[in-house]
Amino acid sequence: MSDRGVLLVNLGSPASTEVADVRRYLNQFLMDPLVVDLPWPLRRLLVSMILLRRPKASAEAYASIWWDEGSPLVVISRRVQQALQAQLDMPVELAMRYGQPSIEQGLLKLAQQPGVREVLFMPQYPQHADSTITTSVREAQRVIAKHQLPLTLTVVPAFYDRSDYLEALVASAKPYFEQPFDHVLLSYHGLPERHLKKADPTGSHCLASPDCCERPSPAHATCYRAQCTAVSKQFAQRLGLAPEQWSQAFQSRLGRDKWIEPYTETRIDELAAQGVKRLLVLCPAFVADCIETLEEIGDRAREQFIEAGGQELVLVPCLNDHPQWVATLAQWCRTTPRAA
Ligand SMILES: C=CC1=C(C)c2cc3[nH]c(cc4nc(cc5[nH]c(cc1n2)c(C)c5CCC(=O)O)C(CCC(=O)O)=C4C)c(C)c3C=C
Ligand SMILES: [Fe+2]
Ligand SMILES: [Fe+2]
Repeated sequence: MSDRGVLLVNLGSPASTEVADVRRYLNQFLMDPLVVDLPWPLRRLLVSMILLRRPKASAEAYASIWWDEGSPLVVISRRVQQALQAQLDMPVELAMRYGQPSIEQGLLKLAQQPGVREVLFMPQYPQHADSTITTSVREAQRVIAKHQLPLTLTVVPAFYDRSDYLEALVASAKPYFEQPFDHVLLSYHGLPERHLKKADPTGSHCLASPDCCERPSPAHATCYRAQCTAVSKQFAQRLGLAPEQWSQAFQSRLGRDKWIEPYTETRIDELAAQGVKRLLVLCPAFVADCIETLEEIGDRAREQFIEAGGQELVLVPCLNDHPQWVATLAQWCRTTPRAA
C-alpha cells in the first residue's frame, strides 16, 4: 500500500436549488479574491449587487437541470471518484472548492487514513486559471497549515496538452460525430481579460496582439486562452476536421467587464446566419456536465440557435465517467511523481 491518497477537486454547486442555498454558494464563490479580483470593499459591493437578483435566476436554472441524486456536477464527480477507487489501491476522496464536500473535509478524511502522508491533488480543469486551479491549491495549503496536517501536496497541473487526456476527449465525443453535422463549436467557460493579463508571467504577451495565442511564448504555461486554443486544435486535428468545420468561443460571461472573445452567444447567431443547420457543441473547459453545459448550452443556446434559423444543436457530453477518462485518471494516480 502506498502512502499516497488522492483528492479529486472540482468547482462545486449549491447544496440545493433553494434560493437561500444558491445565494450562500454564490457568495462564497464570488467573494473569492481569485474569482472577483477586486479589493475587498469593492468586491463586497459588487457581489452584494449581484446577489440581489442572480440567486433567484440561478436557482431556477439549477432547478431545470437538477437530478434526483443532486447537482449533476457533484453526482458525476462522485461517480468518477467511486470508479477510480475501484481501480486503485489508495484512498480517493472528492472535494469541491465551494460548497460541499469541501477541500477541508476531503483533506481531513485523507489525513485520518492509516499511512497516508502525501496527497495527489487533482483539480479537474484541463486549462489553467487562477480562478479555478490556483484558488483550489491555496485553499488546500490553508487547510493543511490550519490543522497542521502531516501531508505533502503533489498537484496535477492543467492537463490540456497531455495526449491521454486528448485521446479520452476524442473517444468520448466520437459517437456524436457519426451523424452528419455542419459545424462544431468548442465553447469554453469565459474569463475576464484582466485575469488573463494578470496570469502572464512575461507581463507583455497576453492580449498584446490578436494572434498572441498562436505565437509560442512562456506565457502560455499559464494562459487559459492559449491552452483552450491548443485543445481545440488538437481535437480538430485528431478528428480530421477542416478549419472551416469548427470554431472556438467563450461562454458564461458575468458582469460588464470585457471577457475573452468571441462570445458563444454571438457565435451562435453568426453560425445560424451563415446557414449552419446542425451544430455540435462541445464544452472542453469542463470534465463533468454542469449548469454551464446542460442549461446554458443544452437549453438556452439551443433555443437561441433555433430561433436564429438553425435546426438542431447537439450538446456533446463532457468526459464525465467515460471508462477511458477514468482509466487515464487512474494511471495518473499511479504514475505522477511525488513533488520534491
Ligand atoms: C467572475 C466570475 C466567474 C469566473 C472568473 C469563473 C471562472 C470559471 N468557472 C469555471 C467553471 C465553472 N463555473 C461554474 C459556474 C459559475 N461560474 C460563475 C462565475 C465565474 N466563473 C458563476 C456565477 C457560476 C454559477 C452559476 C451561475 O449562477 O451562472 C460551474 C458550474 C457549477 C455547477 O454547479 O454546475 C463550473 C464547472 C471555470 C473552468 C472558470 C475559469 C476558466
Ligand atoms: Fe464559472
Ligand atoms: Fe495568448
